[in-house]
Amino acid sequence: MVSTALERLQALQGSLRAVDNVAKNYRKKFRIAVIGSGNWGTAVAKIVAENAAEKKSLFEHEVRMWVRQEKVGDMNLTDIINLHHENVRYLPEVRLPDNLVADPEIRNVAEGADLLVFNLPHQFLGSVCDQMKGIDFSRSSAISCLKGLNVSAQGVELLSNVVEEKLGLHCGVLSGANIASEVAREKWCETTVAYPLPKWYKPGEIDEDLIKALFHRPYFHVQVSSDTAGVSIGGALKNVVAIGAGLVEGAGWGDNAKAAVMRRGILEMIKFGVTFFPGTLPETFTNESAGVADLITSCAGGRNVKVGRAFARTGKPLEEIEKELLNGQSAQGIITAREVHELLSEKNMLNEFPLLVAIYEVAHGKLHISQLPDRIAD
Ligand SMILES: NC(=O)C1=CN([C@@H]2O[C@H](COP(=O)(O)OP(=O)(O)OC[C@H]3O[C@@H](n4cnc5c(N)ncnc54)[C@H](O)[C@@H]3O)[C@@H](O)[C@H]2O)C=CC1
Ligand SMILES: O=C(CO)COP(=O)(O)O
Repeated sequence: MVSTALERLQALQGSLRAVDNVAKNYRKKFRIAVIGSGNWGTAVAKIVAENAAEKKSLFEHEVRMWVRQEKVGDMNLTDIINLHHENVRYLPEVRLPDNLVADPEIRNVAEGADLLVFNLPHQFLGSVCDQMKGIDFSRSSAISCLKGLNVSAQGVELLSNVVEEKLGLHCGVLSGANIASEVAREKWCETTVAYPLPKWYKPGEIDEDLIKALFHRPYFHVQVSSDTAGVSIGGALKNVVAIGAGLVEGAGWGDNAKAAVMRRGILEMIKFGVTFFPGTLPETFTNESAGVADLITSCAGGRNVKVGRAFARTGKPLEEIEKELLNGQSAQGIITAREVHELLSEKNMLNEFPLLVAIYEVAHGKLHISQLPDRIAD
């Protein structure tokens, strides 16, 4: 028992030293803002607020979270969060830290923030950024926790680039095998962060160590990667593959079939990365939480797999299933599957990504599930 207590004390001293060492280098205490408060948005807000409260030399105590206002019964969601420290709408039964403050005014949250954590369903990113236009972010940074891509007639772009282009806000990414309900209940997992330094960086500004200090918790272990594109694409495309895993499961096929979809899925995710974002590292998909680990957990217990499964059983449109099953949450693979299909069709590359294309076609009633194995055969 004595040695256990001693070990704990040494571990605590070690972690305090680590925080102090990091703190010496920074020009100020950084103010953190969270943009988004859904299932994952609130879980990540909890993490950063816990670290802000503990690492007093690095961060301002209060963390403000932008909440898109809505009524729950006759109360504002923001009032419920601030009074009861619980997001009853999107993350029920999880106690949030007292220093996390919900605010319905996005400009109030963003103005003066040194680091903005973006976390909302990706289809809303553009309009949410537009609400922050004109704010001076020239010395601020951001991390995008979104899983998706921005696809247009011009091609495909990372969501972190959307933030940079729309707001002039330097943006890294966080993604991993992180089902929000587990993370919020402090069940251990890993995640991957990529934060390349901005052009205007000089010592004292936010760097990788500071980003790690903000997100790392005893139950949420952060690994740092240099591969922003690989980390982003892993998160976006695993949502589509998870719908595919749900389709074969819902069709009554077994775990072997699901594993086959996942194997083909990871190969197409890598190919998509190196094709559309030259410089993407294939090993990101195999070595990092943001790759194969995220695919595994998502295909086991995520929202996208549920939607795919329900489609195979009922044949209802995906958006209808999403509404019925997810209580206002989003299965991002539905939109990403459509966007990726449009992109590949535009580029005349449908034959090069047979699994991603087959998932889209099955989920839209254009291909029977029984044809999927032949479509994706090597
Ligand atoms: N939930 C999870 O387990 C995980 C989710 N992610 C990713 O994190 C991102 C955010 O997901 P969640 O926080 O789970 O969101 P969610 O799926 O819970 O969506 C609900 C949120 O969307 C907001 N919303 C609804 N309509 C909107 C509109 N018109 N404009 C702006 N916001 C609107 C709601 O206010 C609410 O905050 C997604 O890209 C998701 O793929 C990543 C890891 C885990
Ligand atoms: O990204 C996730 C886990 O890492 C959550 O996946 P779903 O959106 O499918 O629930």
